[in-house]
Amino acid sequence: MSQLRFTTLVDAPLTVAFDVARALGRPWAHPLTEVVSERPWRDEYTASSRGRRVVHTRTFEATAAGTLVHELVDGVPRGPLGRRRFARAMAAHADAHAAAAARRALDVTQVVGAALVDDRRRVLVAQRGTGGLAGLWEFPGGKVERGESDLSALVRECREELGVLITPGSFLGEVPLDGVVAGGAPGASTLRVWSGRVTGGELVAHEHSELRWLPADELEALDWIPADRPLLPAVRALLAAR
Ligand SMILES: Nc1nc2c([nH]c(=O)n2[C@H]2C[C@H](O)[C@@H](COP(=O)(O)OP(=O)(O)OP(=O)(O)O)O2)c(=O)[nH]1
Repeated sequence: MSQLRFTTLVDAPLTVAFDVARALGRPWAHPLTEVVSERPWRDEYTASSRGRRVVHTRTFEATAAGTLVHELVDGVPRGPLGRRRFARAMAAHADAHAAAAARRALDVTQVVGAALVDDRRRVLVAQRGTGGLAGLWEFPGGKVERGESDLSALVRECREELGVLITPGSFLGEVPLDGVVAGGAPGASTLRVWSGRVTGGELVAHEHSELRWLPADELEALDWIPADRPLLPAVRALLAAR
């Protein structure tokens, strides 16, 4: 028996890529047994057929360009015929998944955030002034409008909220948001965060009650919107690397 590996880029947020993949099932006709499901990061199934056991593992990785789906199929029959049959089934399945996920992604409320850093290894954090999350801290940003790219939205939101021009940098990560943003189940909205630098203008809190530049060791103690906490290790690593 041998292994097959595939990686597909899906133009959809992490949770959408995961949910659609699970709704589509697997490219095998045999009954499946779930071994692991960690939404939206990873799942693993096994299938048995004629005494052969196939293990299919998928991991989902958020990137700036969309979600990378890494698939490993263990237990593929040796020999060109068996491998070719499995590879064809996998490729057709991956295409169907990418198309369905991209369609579903159109319904997602995408929020983008900027971890703006300065030359003193500090990041800008902002306190929400109104609404149900008032008093909690977040990354400046907001909702992506229809037809707008994530990065255009990031630049626009920073101009509107902070009065500054920013240059986006590296992609830091993505987290599913719960129903507070757009209603619906977790995954109906997601938050994607980039690093960035202020390259023009004067910082003014147009919409937040307070702005602060904080070093890495003061981030943990802040009263964050809970959804943002999983992003803090990436922000700390960013500050440490500067
Ligand atoms: N900007 C931002 N929003 C976040 C973060 N974490 C998080 O859960 N959210 C949620 C809070 C809000 O429900 C939603 C963003 O909505 P928003 O009100 O800031 O968006 P917006 O500026 O486009 O506002 P609006 O035009 O819809 O009123 O995302 C974060 O770090 N930054």
